[in-house]
Amino acid sequence: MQPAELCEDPRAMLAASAREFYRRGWMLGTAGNLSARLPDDSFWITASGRPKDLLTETDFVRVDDEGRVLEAAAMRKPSAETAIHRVIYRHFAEARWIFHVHSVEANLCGHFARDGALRLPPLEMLKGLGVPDAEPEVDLPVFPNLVDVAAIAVRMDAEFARHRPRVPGALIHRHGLTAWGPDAHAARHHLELLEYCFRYLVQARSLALGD
Ligand SMILES: CSCCC(=O)C(=O)COP(=O)(O)O
Ligand SMILES: [Zn+2]
Repeated sequence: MQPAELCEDPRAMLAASAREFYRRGWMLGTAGNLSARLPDDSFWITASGRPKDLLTETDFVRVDDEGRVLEAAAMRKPSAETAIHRVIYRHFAEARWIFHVHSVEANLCGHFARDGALRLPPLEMLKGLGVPDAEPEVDLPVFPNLVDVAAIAVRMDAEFARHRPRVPGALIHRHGLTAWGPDAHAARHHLELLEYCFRYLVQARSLALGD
């Protein structure tokens, strides 16, 4: 990946990120979507239904903060989950890059959630998510996977207005993780750290450990 600050047009970096996440098994079968916000609050987002290991410049659509298409190659539509990216950008000024992926572990961990929250394991790795506590008690918000994506976005909007999550991520049950950050590297780190927590939780459960 090239340094984010050298990257005024984020599409090459988004495509490289998608290839990496595809290789890691997190974007199989066209799953997932990635976006990056520009200074005018418009954002480039992956076009809907494209294979994430093969993205080219024409596989991105630029939309404004209301989701209206500003630039798109012929036949390309913005991700079906653009409304979720809009909610995140609206609530978190520091969010400039958003990565949404579908891993097996994320989908298993949704089953461990209680009352719309997944308790993260109290690991040193949480420092990378901005949690310096010695004995962290941190919850990741978990949302139901509704057929109507706009309805998921409405739930996220209400929850983020009620309570700001301590970590830059959210899980949709039986669907996947979305993580964000101020640049591509930070968003990737946040995604990796949360996926690490998911792997840890799945393995801890299979070993019948406490957390
Ligand atoms: C096979 S993935 C189903 C849709 C989805 O959850 C996703 O992340 C990809 O949707 P998009 O419209 O962004 O391609
Ligand atoms: Zn998805």
